[in-house]
Amino acid sequence: MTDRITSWHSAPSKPAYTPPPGAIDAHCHVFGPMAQFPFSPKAKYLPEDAGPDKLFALRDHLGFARNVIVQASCHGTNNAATLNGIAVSGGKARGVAVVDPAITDAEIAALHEGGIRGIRFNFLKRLVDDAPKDKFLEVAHRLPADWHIVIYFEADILEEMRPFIAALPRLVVIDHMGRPDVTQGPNGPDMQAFRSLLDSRPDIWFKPTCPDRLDLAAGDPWDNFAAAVAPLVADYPDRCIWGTDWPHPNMEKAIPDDGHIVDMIPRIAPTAELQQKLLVTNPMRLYWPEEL
Ligand SMILES: O=C(O)c1cc(C(=O)O)oc(=O)c1
Repeated sequence: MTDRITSWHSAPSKPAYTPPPGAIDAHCHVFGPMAQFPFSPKAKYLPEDAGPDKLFALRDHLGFARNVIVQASCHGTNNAATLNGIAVSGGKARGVAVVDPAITDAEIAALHEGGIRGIRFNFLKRLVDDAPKDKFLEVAHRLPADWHIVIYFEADILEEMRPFIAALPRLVVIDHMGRPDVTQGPNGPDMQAFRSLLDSRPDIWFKPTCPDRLDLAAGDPWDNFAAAVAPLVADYPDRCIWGTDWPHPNMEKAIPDDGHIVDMIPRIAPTAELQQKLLVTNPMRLYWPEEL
Protein backbone atom coordinates (compact mmCIF):
# COMPACT_ATOMS: atom_id res chain seq x y z
CA MET A 1 0.00 0.00 0.00
CA THR A 2 2.05 2.91 -1.26
CA ASP A 3 -0.19 5.19 -3.30
CA ARG A 4 -2.02 7.78 -1.29
CA ILE A 5 -5.66 8.23 -2.25
CA THR A 6 -7.92 11.26 -2.65
CA SER A 7 -11.58 10.50 -1.99
CA TRP A 8 -13.05 14.00 -1.78
CA HIS A 9 -14.19 16.62 -4.27
CA SER A 10 -11.67 19.39 -4.92
CA ALA A 11 -14.33 22.06 -5.55
CA PRO A 12 -17.72 21.03 -4.14
CA SER A 13 -20.69 23.10 -5.27
CA LYS A 14 -22.59 25.47 -3.01
CA PRO A 15 -25.72 23.66 -1.80
CA ALA A 16 -29.12 25.09 -2.75
CA TYR A 17 -30.29 24.20 0.77
CA THR A 18 -29.28 26.45 3.69
CA PRO A 19 -28.92 24.63 7.02
CA PRO A 20 -30.45 26.31 10.09
CA PRO A 21 -28.24 28.41 12.39
CA GLY A 22 -26.11 26.17 14.61
CA ALA A 23 -26.29 23.19 12.24
CA ILE A 24 -23.84 20.39 13.05
CA ASP A 25 -22.05 18.14 10.58
CA ALA A 26 -22.08 15.22 13.02
CA HIS A 27 -20.24 12.64 10.95
CA CYS A 28 -16.99 13.66 9.31
CA HIS A 29 -13.36 12.63 9.62
CA VAL A 30 -9.85 14.04 9.42
CA PHE A 31 -6.93 12.27 7.75
CA GLY A 32 -3.58 13.30 9.22
CA PRO A 33 -1.77 15.44 8.29
CA MET A 34 0.38 12.33 7.98
CA ALA A 35 3.69 14.05 8.83
CA GLN A 36 2.23 14.97 12.21
CA PHE A 37 -0.23 12.11 12.71
CA PRO A 38 0.92 8.97 10.86
CA PHE A 39 -1.66 6.43 9.77
CA SER A 40 -2.02 3.10 11.54
CA PRO A 41 0.18 0.25 10.26
CA LYS A 42 -3.08 -1.72 10.05
CA ALA A 43 -4.86 0.93 7.91
CA LYS A 44 -6.76 -0.54 4.95
CA TYR A 45 -6.38 2.64 2.89
CA LEU A 46 -3.74 5.34 2.77
CA PRO A 47 -5.33 8.72 2.09
CA GLU A 48 -3.87 12.08 1.18
CA ASP A 49 -3.97 14.61 4.01
CA ALA A 50 -7.45 15.90 4.80
CA GLY A 51 -6.75 17.91 7.91
CA PRO A 52 -8.83 20.25 10.04
CA ASP A 53 -8.11 23.32 7.89
CA LYS A 54 -9.81 21.66 4.90
CA LEU A 55 -12.65 20.37 7.08
CA PHE A 56 -13.42 23.76 8.56
CA ALA A 57 -13.27 25.49 5.16
CA LEU A 58 -15.83 22.96 3.93
CA ARG A 59 -17.97 23.52 7.04
CA ASP A 60 -18.15 27.22 6.25
CA HIS A 61 -18.70 26.66 2.53
CA LEU A 62 -21.65 24.31 3.19
CA GLY A 63 -23.22 26.54 5.84
CA PHE A 64 -22.59 24.51 8.98
CA ALA A 65 -21.57 25.82 12.40
CA ARG A 66 -19.90 22.82 14.03
CA ASN A 67 -18.40 19.40 13.37
CA VAL A 68 -18.32 16.05 15.08
CA ILE A 69 -15.10 14.37 14.03
CA VAL A 70 -15.41 10.59 14.03
CA GLN A 71 -12.12 8.71 14.30
CA ALA A 72 -11.46 7.11 10.91
CA SER A 73 -10.25 3.51 10.69
CA CYS A 74 -7.01 4.58 8.95
CA HIS A 75 -5.87 6.10 12.26
CA GLY A 76 -6.55 2.91 14.22
CA THR A 77 -6.86 3.48 17.97
CA ASN A 78 -4.52 6.49 18.08
CA ASN A 79 -6.91 9.42 18.36
CA ALA A 80 -4.26 12.15 18.09
CA ALA A 81 -5.44 13.46 14.69
CA THR A 82 -9.07 13.59 15.85
CA LEU A 83 -8.09 15.31 19.11
CA ASN A 84 -5.98 17.79 17.16
CA GLY A 85 -8.95 18.60 14.92
CA ILE A 86 -11.08 19.28 17.99
CA ALA A 87 -8.32 21.31 19.66
CA VAL A 88 -7.83 23.66 16.72
CA SER A 89 -11.57 24.16 16.10
CA GLY A 90 -12.00 26.95 18.64
CA GLY A 91 -14.77 25.04 20.41
CA LYS A 92 -16.61 24.25 17.19
CA ALA A 93 -15.84 20.52 17.11
CA ARG A 94 -16.20 17.50 19.33
CA GLY A 95 -15.49 13.92 18.53
CA VAL A 96 -15.92 10.17 18.67
CA ALA A 97 -12.87 8.01 19.41
CA VAL A 98 -11.84 4.48 18.56
CA VAL A 99 -10.06 2.91 21.51
CA ASP A 100 -8.05 -0.14 22.40
CA PRO A 101 -10.43 -1.92 24.82
CA ALA A 102 -7.52 -2.07 27.29
CA ILE A 103 -7.64 1.74 27.61
CA THR A 104 -7.30 2.94 31.21
CA ASP A 105 -9.91 5.00 33.01
CA ALA A 106 -7.41 7.88 33.17
CA GLU A 107 -7.00 7.76 29.38
CA ILE A 108 -10.79 7.83 28.96
CA ALA A 109 -10.91 10.92 31.19
CA ALA A 110 -8.23 12.56 29.03
CA LEU A 111 -10.31 11.86 25.90
CA HIS A 112 -13.29 13.53 27.55
CA GLU A 113 -11.12 16.51 28.37
CA GLY A 114 -10.12 16.63 24.69
CA GLY A 115 -13.75 16.83 23.54
CA ILE A 116 -14.57 13.17 22.92
CA ARG A 117 -18.15 12.20 23.78
CA GLY A 118 -18.43 8.67 22.41
CA ILE A 119 -16.56 5.67 21.07
CA ARG A 120 -16.96 3.82 17.83
CA PHE A 121 -17.06 0.06 17.28
CA ASN A 122 -16.41 -0.84 13.65
CA PHE A 123 -17.52 -4.27 12.40
CA LEU A 124 -16.66 -3.90 8.71
CA LYS A 125 -14.19 -6.61 7.72
CA ARG A 126 -12.83 -4.46 4.89
CA LEU A 127 -11.88 -1.78 7.45
CA VAL A 128 -10.71 -3.61 10.58
CA ASP A 129 -9.01 -6.92 11.33
CA ASP A 130 -11.08 -7.85 14.36
CA ALA A 131 -14.02 -6.64 16.43
CA PRO A 132 -13.99 -8.46 19.78
CA LYS A 133 -17.52 -8.07 21.18
CA ASP A 134 -16.63 -9.26 24.70
CA LYS A 135 -13.84 -6.67 25.03
CA PHE A 136 -16.03 -3.96 23.49
CA LEU A 137 -18.72 -4.68 26.09
CA GLU A 138 -16.23 -4.48 28.93
CA VAL A 139 -14.93 -1.06 27.88
CA ALA A 140 -18.47 0.15 27.18
CA HIS A 141 -19.29 -0.32 30.85
CA ARG A 142 -16.39 1.94 31.82
CA LEU A 143 -17.43 4.94 29.70
CA PRO A 144 -18.74 8.15 31.25
CA ALA A 145 -22.52 7.88 31.68
CA ASP A 146 -23.26 10.65 29.16
CA TRP A 147 -21.10 9.18 26.37
CA HIS A 148 -22.65 7.12 23.61
CA ILE A 149 -21.52 4.24 21.45
CA VAL A 150 -21.36 4.50 17.66
CA ILE A 151 -21.52 1.22 15.77
CA TYR A 152 -20.74 0.63 12.12
CA PHE A 153 -21.92 -2.63 10.58
CA GLU A 154 -23.53 -3.83 7.35
CA ALA A 155 -27.11 -5.06 6.92
CA ASP A 156 -26.07 -8.68 6.37
CA ILE A 157 -24.91 -8.98 10.00
CA LEU A 158 -27.77 -7.07 11.65
CA GLU A 159 -29.33 -10.26 13.06
CA GLU A 160 -26.09 -11.43 14.66
CA MET A 161 -25.53 -7.92 16.08
CA ARG A 162 -28.81 -7.87 18.03
CA PRO A 163 -27.67 -9.50 21.32
CA PHE A 164 -24.54 -7.34 21.41
CA ILE A 165 -26.49 -4.14 20.79
CA ALA A 166 -29.09 -5.14 23.38
CA ALA A 167 -26.31 -5.53 25.96
CA LEU A 168 -24.69 -2.12 25.35
CA PRO A 169 -24.96 0.01 28.51
CA ARG A 170 -25.05 3.41 26.81
CA LEU A 171 -27.08 5.20 24.14
CA VAL A 172 -26.27 3.68 20.73
CA VAL A 173 -25.89 5.46 17.37
CA ILE A 174 -25.83 3.36 14.20
CA ASP A 175 -23.58 4.69 11.44
CA HIS A 176 -25.22 5.01 8.04
CA MET A 177 -28.29 3.06 9.29
CA GLY A 178 -26.29 -0.17 9.18
CA ARG A 179 -26.02 0.14 5.40
CA PRO A 180 -29.45 -1.04 4.21
CA ASP A 181 -30.02 -1.82 0.53
CA VAL A 182 -31.97 1.34 -0.28
CA THR A 183 -33.02 -0.01 -3.67
CA GLN A 184 -35.43 -2.27 -1.77
CA GLY A 185 -37.45 0.84 -0.93
CA PRO A 186 -38.77 2.14 2.40
CA ASN A 187 -40.57 -1.13 3.24
CA GLY A 188 -37.95 -3.55 1.97
CA PRO A 189 -36.52 -6.29 4.18
CA ASP A 190 -33.43 -4.28 5.18
CA MET A 191 -35.43 -1.25 6.31
CA GLN A 192 -37.91 -3.47 8.12
CA ALA A 193 -35.10 -5.22 9.99
CA PHE A 194 -33.55 -1.87 10.86
CA ARG A 195 -36.87 -0.51 12.13
CA SER A 196 -37.31 -3.56 14.33
CA LEU A 197 -33.85 -2.89 15.77
CA LEU A 198 -34.82 0.74 16.51
CA ASP A 199 -38.04 -0.49 18.11
CA SER A 200 -36.09 -2.85 20.40
CA ARG A 201 -34.73 0.05 22.45
CA PRO A 202 -35.78 3.70 22.72
CA ASP A 203 -32.14 4.83 22.94
CA ILE A 204 -30.90 3.50 19.61
CA TRP A 205 -30.25 6.45 17.29
CA PHE A 206 -29.02 6.44 13.69
CA LYS A 207 -27.35 8.52 11.01
CA PRO A 208 -29.39 8.80 7.78
CA THR A 209 -26.16 9.45 5.94
CA CYS A 210 -24.08 8.42 2.92
CA PRO A 211 -26.45 8.52 -0.05
CA ASP A 212 -23.31 8.20 -2.18
CA ARG A 213 -22.35 4.88 -0.57
CA LEU A 214 -25.81 3.39 -0.18
CA ASP A 215 -27.16 4.39 -3.60
CA LEU A 216 -23.88 3.90 -5.40
CA ALA A 217 -25.20 2.16 -8.52
CA ALA A 218 -27.91 4.74 -9.27
CA GLY A 219 -25.62 7.59 -8.23
CA ASP A 220 -26.25 11.29 -7.75
CA PRO A 221 -29.01 12.50 -7.13
CA TRP A 222 -29.48 9.23 -5.18
CA ASP A 223 -33.25 8.93 -5.60
CA ASN A 224 -33.46 5.46 -4.03
CA PHE A 225 -31.81 6.79 -0.90
CA ALA A 226 -34.24 9.70 -0.63
CA ALA A 227 -37.27 7.43 -1.07
CA ALA A 228 -36.08 4.79 1.41
CA VAL A 229 -34.78 7.11 4.12
CA ALA A 230 -37.33 9.96 4.33
CA PRO A 231 -39.97 7.76 6.05
CA LEU A 232 -37.40 6.63 8.62
CA VAL A 233 -36.52 10.21 9.58
CA ALA A 234 -40.24 11.08 9.72
CA ASP A 235 -40.96 8.17 12.07
CA TYR A 236 -37.92 8.59 14.38
CA PRO A 237 -37.35 12.36 14.32
CA ASP A 238 -35.77 12.55 17.78
CA ARG A 239 -33.26 9.76 17.18
CA CYS A 240 -31.28 10.84 14.12
CA ILE A 241 -28.19 12.96 13.51
CA TRP A 242 -26.68 13.86 10.16
CA GLY A 243 -23.23 14.31 8.63
CA THR A 244 -21.43 14.74 5.33
CA ASP A 245 -19.06 11.79 5.85
CA TRP A 246 -16.32 14.00 4.37
CA PRO A 247 -13.61 13.11 3.25
CA HIS A 248 -15.60 10.07 2.13
CA PRO A 249 -13.13 7.26 2.87
CA ASN A 250 -12.91 4.66 0.11
CA MET A 251 -15.14 6.61 -2.29
CA GLU A 252 -12.32 7.52 -4.67
CA LYS A 253 -14.10 5.83 -7.63
CA ALA A 254 -17.34 7.78 -7.09
CA ILE A 255 -16.40 10.97 -5.29
CA PRO A 256 -19.55 12.82 -4.24
CA ASP A 257 -20.11 16.57 -4.53
CA ASP A 258 -20.61 17.74 -0.93
CA GLY A 259 -23.02 20.45 -2.08
CA HIS A 260 -25.25 17.70 -3.46
CA ILE A 261 -24.85 15.66 -0.26
CA VAL A 262 -26.22 18.67 1.68
CA ASP A 263 -29.07 19.01 -0.79
CA MET A 264 -30.23 15.54 0.30
CA ILE A 265 -31.21 17.01 3.69
CA PRO A 266 -34.54 18.60 2.67
CA ARG A 267 -35.43 15.46 0.73
CA ILE A 268 -35.15 13.23 3.82
CA ALA A 269 -36.25 15.90 6.34
CA PRO A 270 -38.71 18.09 4.44
CA THR A 271 -39.96 20.36 7.23
CA ALA A 272 -38.10 23.05 9.17
CA GLU A 273 -39.00 21.20 12.37
CA LEU A 274 -37.41 17.94 11.19
CA GLN A 275 -34.33 19.79 9.95
CA GLN A 276 -33.92 21.55 13.29
CA LYS A 277 -33.99 18.20 15.12
CA LEU A 278 -31.71 16.40 12.67
CA LEU A 279 -29.08 19.12 12.42
CA VAL A 280 -29.26 20.99 15.72
CA THR A 281 -31.33 19.67 18.63
CA ASN A 282 -30.45 15.98 18.38
CA PRO A 283 -26.67 16.32 17.89
CA MET A 284 -26.55 19.04 20.56
CA ARG A 285 -28.02 16.51 23.00
CA LEU A 286 -25.15 14.12 22.34
CA TYR A 287 -22.22 16.51 21.91
CA TRP A 288 -22.96 19.86 23.62
CA PRO A 289 -25.65 18.97 26.19
CA GLU A 290 -24.37 21.60 28.61
CA GLU A 291 -25.57 24.30 26.18
CA LEU A 292 -29.17 23.10 26.07
O1 LIG B 1 -17.59 2.79 4.41
C1 LIG B 1 -16.42 3.20 4.64
O2 LIG B 1 -15.44 2.88 3.94
C2 LIG B 1 -16.20 4.08 5.80
C3 LIG B 1 -14.94 4.08 6.38
C4 LIG B 1 -14.77 4.79 7.53
C5 LIG B 1 -13.50 4.73 8.26
O3 LIG B 1 -12.52 4.32 7.64
O4 LIG B 1 -13.52 5.05 9.45
O5 LIG B 1 -15.75 5.53 8.07
C6 LIG B 1 -17.00 5.60 7.48
O6 LIG B 1 -17.87 6.30 8.06
C7 LIG B 1 -17.23 4.85 6.32
